[in-house]
Amino acid sequence: MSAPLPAVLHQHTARLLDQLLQFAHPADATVQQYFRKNTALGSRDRARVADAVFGCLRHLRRVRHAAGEGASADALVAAWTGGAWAAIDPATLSPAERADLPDWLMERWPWPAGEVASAVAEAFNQPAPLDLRVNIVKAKRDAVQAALAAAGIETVAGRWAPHALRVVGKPALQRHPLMVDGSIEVQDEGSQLLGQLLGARRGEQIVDFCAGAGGKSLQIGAQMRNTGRVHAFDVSAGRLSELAQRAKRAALGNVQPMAIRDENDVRLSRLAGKVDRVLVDAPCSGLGTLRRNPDLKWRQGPEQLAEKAVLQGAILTAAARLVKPGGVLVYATCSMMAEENMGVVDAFLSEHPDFTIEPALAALAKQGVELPDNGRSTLLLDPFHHDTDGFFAARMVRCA
Ligand SMILES: C[S@@+](CC[C@H](N)C(=O)[O-])C[C@H]1O[C@@H](n2cnc3c(N)ncnc32)[C@H](O)[C@@H]1O
Repeated sequence: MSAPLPAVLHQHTARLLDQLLQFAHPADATVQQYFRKNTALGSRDRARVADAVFGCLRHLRRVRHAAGEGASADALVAAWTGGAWAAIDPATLSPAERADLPDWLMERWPWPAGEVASAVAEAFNQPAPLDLRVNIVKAKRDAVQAALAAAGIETVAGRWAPHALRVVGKPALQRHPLMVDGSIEVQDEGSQLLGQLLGARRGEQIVDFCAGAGGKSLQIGAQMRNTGRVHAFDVSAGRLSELAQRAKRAALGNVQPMAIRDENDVRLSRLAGKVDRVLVDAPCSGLGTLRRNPDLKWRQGPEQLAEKAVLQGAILTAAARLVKPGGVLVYATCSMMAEENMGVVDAFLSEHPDFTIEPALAALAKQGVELPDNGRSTLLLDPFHHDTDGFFAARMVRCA
């Protein structure tokens, strides 16, 4: 929540906010760079400055409204820390202003206008908790929870995902021995559910087509108890660069990273029609991560969603070629926007009659994950209903 800041911290916050409002780079990168240059700020001060700038970004419409048209960064910070933004009479605001969303996003908000839509928006405007995934190859959830508690770190078992722990508060965890030895990984509970939806079994051939840093590849590798193979592909060699090391730490020899030129890389043809399960965790707007990256709603517009949908369709089509008859294809995003989700899946299914949708919640229930019925065949997670980041996933199967 907003709170007054000492004058020096107020100045730092205003200077940093001024840079952030240029939206030239992702906010977390700008914040890190600012702290690297301003070494006099201690860790507590940095936390207070970061909380204040992220608060302003989350609630920018109301903060701007309270500070007045064309207000300086200094005045915006004052409106935030003084709480003027929260005291505005809601009746004087449009629904998008009340929800601190840009108009284009409110118009496309996938929950029908009304109380639920507002509650979901409000939940996306809260800071995110820290979730861990227990690496079941190395440890059991109960034992990890007890070891963390002994070190003064309180956690609660995840609400849905069987290997998830939610950290209470903000303890420093990065150098904890369980993190260093690969027994735990940071992974949002919703993200864990996407990996779970793939349903990988021991000994299978799996492709994680957009593996990034490999968070889901490691989860899948552990789910297969270090058997079979997880081919972890990505166009970014940089993102994949630490995966081999992380897999080693996690005691996984079944995760094989490979940088690809693009989704049609010729080296993929050797796997055509041979893979048991393919996960496409597609590049997307990332709007499902607004709790962590509130700048994303101000840095994008409908044009970006349309551009992303073209790339997503191309990747899904290429990835589908690898699925063997009877195999599973999961298309997922960290976005709740229909254009990037059902829009892409519907277009794909209309051109690929050999694939059909399998109800996602039923597939998860078979693995012991019981989510409330959402009236859809796909998975749509959000921070209000599920207390996770926003995610979408469709599970498809190729006719045998
Ligand atoms: C949502 S991220 C993946 C996150 C990752 N699965 C994880 O769990 O950490 C999407 C990834 O898609 C990759 N990507 C973008 N275009 C691609 C393409 N044409 N083929 C394969 N991967 C691509 C990006 O480099 C990015 O790492």
